[in-house]
Amino acid sequence: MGGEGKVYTLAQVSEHNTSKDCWLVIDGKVYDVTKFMEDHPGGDEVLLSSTGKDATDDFEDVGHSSSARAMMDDFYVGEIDASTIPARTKYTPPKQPQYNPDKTPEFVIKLLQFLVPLLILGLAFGVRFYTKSA
Ligand code: HEM
Repeated sequence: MGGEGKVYTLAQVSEHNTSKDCWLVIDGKVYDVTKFMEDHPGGDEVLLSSTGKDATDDFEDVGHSSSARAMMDDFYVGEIDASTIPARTKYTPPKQPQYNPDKTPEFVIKLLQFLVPLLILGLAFGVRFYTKSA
């Protein structure tokens, strides 16, 4: 098998996405795992779900053994044209809902919460002072 290093586009590899004809892209290389579908310890379903894309992350996430990696040579059919693989979809955090940029109301409330009791206290003293001297 293989070794000729033919270069495939992702579109070409993606055509092989059935249990009777299954190609994978792992680490820049293209593998025809059709004959391996039934023997794969992880099952054929996961292999199928990894078709049509760069399956490197899927493959690595499982933590495949070195013997698993050694088996890959048997399925090698060529290289992937890296420019046909869409750029890694990177996580963009959801936009924060517009956080009130004008902090004034919040600030005024805090100020009032502080001032109003003082005002009442002052008033009480004032009243007491005036009623006493009257
Ligand atoms: C040419 C490609 C692949 C080969 C040669 C391969 C080979 C193997 C081998 C030998 C095992 C047994 C455990 C080990 O030795 O690490 C295994 C397990 C497994 N593989 Fe793969 N694999 C390939 C691709 C994939 C891909 C693309 C996936 C997608 C997620 C996958 C998912 C799994 C899972 C989930 C297990 C664990 C099964 C279990 O422990 O119950 N494999 N594979």
